Amino acid sequence: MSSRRGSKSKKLGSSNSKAVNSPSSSTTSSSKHFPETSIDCQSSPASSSARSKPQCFYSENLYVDADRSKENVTVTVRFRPLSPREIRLGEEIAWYADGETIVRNEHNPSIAYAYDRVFGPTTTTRHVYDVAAQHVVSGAMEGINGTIFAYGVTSSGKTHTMHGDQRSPGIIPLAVKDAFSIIQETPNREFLLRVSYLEIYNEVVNDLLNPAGQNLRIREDAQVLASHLLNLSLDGSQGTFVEGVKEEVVLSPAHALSLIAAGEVESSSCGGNSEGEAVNLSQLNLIDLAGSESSKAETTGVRRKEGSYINKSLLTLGTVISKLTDGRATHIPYRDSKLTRLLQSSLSGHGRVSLICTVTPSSSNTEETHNTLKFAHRAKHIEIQAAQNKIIDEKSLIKKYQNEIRSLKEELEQLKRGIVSIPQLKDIGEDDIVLLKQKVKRETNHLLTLTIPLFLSLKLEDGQVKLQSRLEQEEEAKAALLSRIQRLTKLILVSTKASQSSRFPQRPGLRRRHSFGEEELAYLPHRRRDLILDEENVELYVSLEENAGEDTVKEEKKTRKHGLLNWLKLRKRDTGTGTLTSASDMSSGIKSNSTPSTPQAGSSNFHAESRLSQSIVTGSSPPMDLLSDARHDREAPEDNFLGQETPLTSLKTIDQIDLLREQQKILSGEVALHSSALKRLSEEAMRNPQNEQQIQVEMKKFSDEIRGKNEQIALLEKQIAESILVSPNRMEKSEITLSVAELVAQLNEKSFELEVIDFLCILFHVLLRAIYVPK
Ligand SMILES: Nc1ncnc2c1ncn2[C@@H]1O[C@H](COP(=O)(O)OP(=O)(O)OP(=O)(O)O)[C@@H](O)[C@H]1O
Repeated sequence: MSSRRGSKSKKLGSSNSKAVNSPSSSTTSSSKHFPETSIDCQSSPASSSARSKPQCFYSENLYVDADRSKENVTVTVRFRPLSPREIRLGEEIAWYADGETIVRNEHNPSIAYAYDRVFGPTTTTRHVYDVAAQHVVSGAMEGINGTIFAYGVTSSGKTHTMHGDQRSPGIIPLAVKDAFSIIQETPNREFLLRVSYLEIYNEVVNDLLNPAGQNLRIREDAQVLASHLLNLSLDGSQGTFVEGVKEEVVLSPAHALSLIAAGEVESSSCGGNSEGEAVNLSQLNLIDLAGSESSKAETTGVRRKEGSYINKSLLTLGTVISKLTDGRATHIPYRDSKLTRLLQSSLSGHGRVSLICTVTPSSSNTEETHNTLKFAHRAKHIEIQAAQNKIIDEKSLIKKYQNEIRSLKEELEQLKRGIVSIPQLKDIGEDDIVLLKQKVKRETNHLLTLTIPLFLSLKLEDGQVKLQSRLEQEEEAKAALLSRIQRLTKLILVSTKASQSSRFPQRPGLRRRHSFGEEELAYLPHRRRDLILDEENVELYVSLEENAGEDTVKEEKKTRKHGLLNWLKLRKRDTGTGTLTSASDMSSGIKSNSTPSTPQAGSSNFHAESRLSQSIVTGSSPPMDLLSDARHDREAPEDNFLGQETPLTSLKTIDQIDLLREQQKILSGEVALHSSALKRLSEEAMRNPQNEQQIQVEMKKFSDEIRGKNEQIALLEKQIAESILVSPNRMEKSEITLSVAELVAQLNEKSFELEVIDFLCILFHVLLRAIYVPK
């Protein structure tokens, strides 16, 4: 936000906060103050210009540009309709939306407040999301912290707004869905989505994804601490964080939703020239606050303590907000509550905030609604400059990898230079050399020059023994790194558009919206899966299948090299040492141009794997035949060119175990989601006994689903146990029969390593985080 605009807002803020800040301000006192602020809104339901750009003029002739205020704090008010019960009880409308920016009191029309936007009782959550949340979510995906929270008294519609239900999804599911859409629509970046889910209960932070994570500490980033001490403003920090909180990597909207999510983005530039560049990191906090009403009715015991803690969080939030509004405040008490401490970096100038205040029009809640409106009105004047967080140290995972990759590249260069002049071939059997040559033929030229010396380096004479052992150690270390990289790359999400761009120019126009369950496959790291689902892409898939080996395939491969792990995995297949079946290459919709070692098996495995993966993403139970297909594939003897197992075989088994575990995690997350829905339904049944029958039907549906998913989990556990039983034997065997096979495996690792280097230069991360304040 520019300073010019900031000062305008500040003036407006001081004028209005005078009206609402009075602790004793009531309907009457506000009414008395109202002429001072003298709102004269240009918008009305009939005003189309106001609809496109809500704006208000005050007596000071200050101009409020609601569009621009989106850069920092957006304050909106959402009315819910009168409930059937309230209508039955004959309650009347006490507050109403007067146009798109004003809330007015029915009994005293001079009492009115202006906001960025006011949503009437018939507004859909989708529309609320578009106006009040979408820009925060898209900001988070670009590296700008975001916080969206619903504030209001009990039964005003916070949960309806944030969580929603199947008919009307709330902000949280819409945000998660949008985050994945943005990934899909951003072909030049890669993302890693992680979710954490916390509750703050009685000022204690608990990890809802990890039962062992109780009473977690909130820690402060060292940089922030230093900046506080030195009274500096610091854009490059993430502020506070919860120590030891569990963060789950998520692969699809369904998966993310099963964990209830929010986000933090780490991103880096695409391409190989990202050395020295900063990495962006941001969080998206999606918060369902406890009811804002006073707990004064609870005067005894645990409830009173609970109420006082809830009040502490909300009161501190109010204080923090009003202090921020008052630009002269020198001390802002973020540390007074866990909630404000956690939100500190978002509130204090590094991010976008959307405060959605939910209110009931009902006359029985006049006073409570008025308090909410005043709270919202104060919040409007926070001046926050949205700024991208630049992480310029080693903290970022991406940065770390970039550095590792750089040093790996250097090492490889050294190896190349040092060993190329001393090849000793005498220890290598002729057969081995023939096989090696066959193998090497399949590699590209630059791989040839690097991999042959490496292979030969293991056969050096005595004089080089020292060097050899050093190289071996390095190889081991690199193999460990590679295995880590392989695991990580399975979790990277990319838009599937990157590799299509050459063939299918991107259509102009608005970003596509996804309905739930639609196209979720495309978001998995099994990134070519869209080729199977999308009609256009089916053509691509078919043509690639049919014209394998043609120039177009080469072109496709060339394109994919820059950023698509799948390409790397395909190259792996090309080597002929057996298929490295990982979560990532399961996705491969494009076959390599080399014939699979057993074409028929290759093809059936491919389809089985795709279906298996699909079942993971959609959350449906993996059909038994697929699991057994995959297992069969695992157990089938590899038809590698040496006719025996290599360490890659073990890797493959490990990857499949990983995949089964991922699947098990997803299902567990869904069980958790359904359980929480069940809990909410039972609470609703208690609140609305008249709807009990209908709610019971829904509850039964959830219970059945939970039972079904638990059965699937048990099945997966069995599969995992079986796979684990298989793997050690294989490892043992492969250890005994290493010799040439090991060398070839190392050759492959080295080729793969080079490819990984290309890939990791364009790594991107996103992390979602949710904070839950219990009712
Ligand atoms: N905008 C709306 N349109 C239709 N119904 C709504 C709307 N907002 C809320 N409701 C309904 O009002 C009731 C109370 O809403 P909700 O449970 O979301 O309130 P809450 O503020 O979360 O309450 P609590 O703090 O007790 O959890 C629910 O039955 C909900 O479906």
